[in-house]
Amino acid sequence: MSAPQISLEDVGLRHGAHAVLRGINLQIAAGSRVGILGSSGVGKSTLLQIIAGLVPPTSGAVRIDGAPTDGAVAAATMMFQRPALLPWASVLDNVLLPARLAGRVGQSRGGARADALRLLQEVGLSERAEARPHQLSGGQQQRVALARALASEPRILLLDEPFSALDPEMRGGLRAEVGRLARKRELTLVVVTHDLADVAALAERAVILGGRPAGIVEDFILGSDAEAELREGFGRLDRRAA
Ligand SMILES: Nc1ncnc2c1ncn2[C@@H]1O[C@H](COP(=O)(O)OP(=O)(O)OP(=O)(O)O)[C@@H](O)[C@H]1O
Repeated sequence: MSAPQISLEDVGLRHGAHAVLRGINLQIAAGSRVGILGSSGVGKSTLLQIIAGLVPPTSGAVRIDGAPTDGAVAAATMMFQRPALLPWASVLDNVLLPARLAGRVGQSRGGARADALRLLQEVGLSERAEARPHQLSGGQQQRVALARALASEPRILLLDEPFSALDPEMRGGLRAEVGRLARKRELTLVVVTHDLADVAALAERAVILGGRPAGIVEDFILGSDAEAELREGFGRLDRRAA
């Protein structure tokens, strides 16, 4: 097997006296898709932020492509529950934001603009390029956030409850879209969620966090009936705890 793209070795995290995570060993191969599950407050978002390089662990090591992380991981981008779009900027300018921050948008905006329009087309919003975010539905706003996330050309897409603010219909549509675009680009995908259907649709491997401080209590490959396998995984935990 090739070296993992994301590697956490004996990672722990404390907030003062509060130990949140302990002994996390997690290896994720390039192009694979992992769902991270666990009860509320167990430390799922914290783990994702550690992978993104946004929160340094208090112990252990995090490596991306074999190199220790030092600040935000350039190869990774994150999508959150809320799209966090700039309200005064058009949809197109929101998607252009990563290029602008990277200094890739010149006076003409030519190449970056064409790329951003192509991304909007991919998420089905090319006709809304000049709209402001408040003129779009919640699902459409998340599609803009997805296009913006992809605009930075990440190799790793980190999703933190990206669909939980959406109604069930939009949720299903956006979930399918994220899966399609991630597979097309062969992105490594790590999704933190409460929803087993998110993991079943997007991931091929499930990691469940549990305990206080939390560690990995289940880590398994999903088969053809992923939702049932996930329920079984939680059932094993409940039986162990009883
Ligand atoms: N900046 C912080 N300072 C102190 N404690 C924090 C901080 N951030 C998170 N925590 C604590 O760390 C623990 C894990 O939080 P985290 O948000 O990672 O959990 P989670 O599993 O993602 O929860 P949820 O599913 O409810 O979003 C919680 O007990 C939380 O209160």
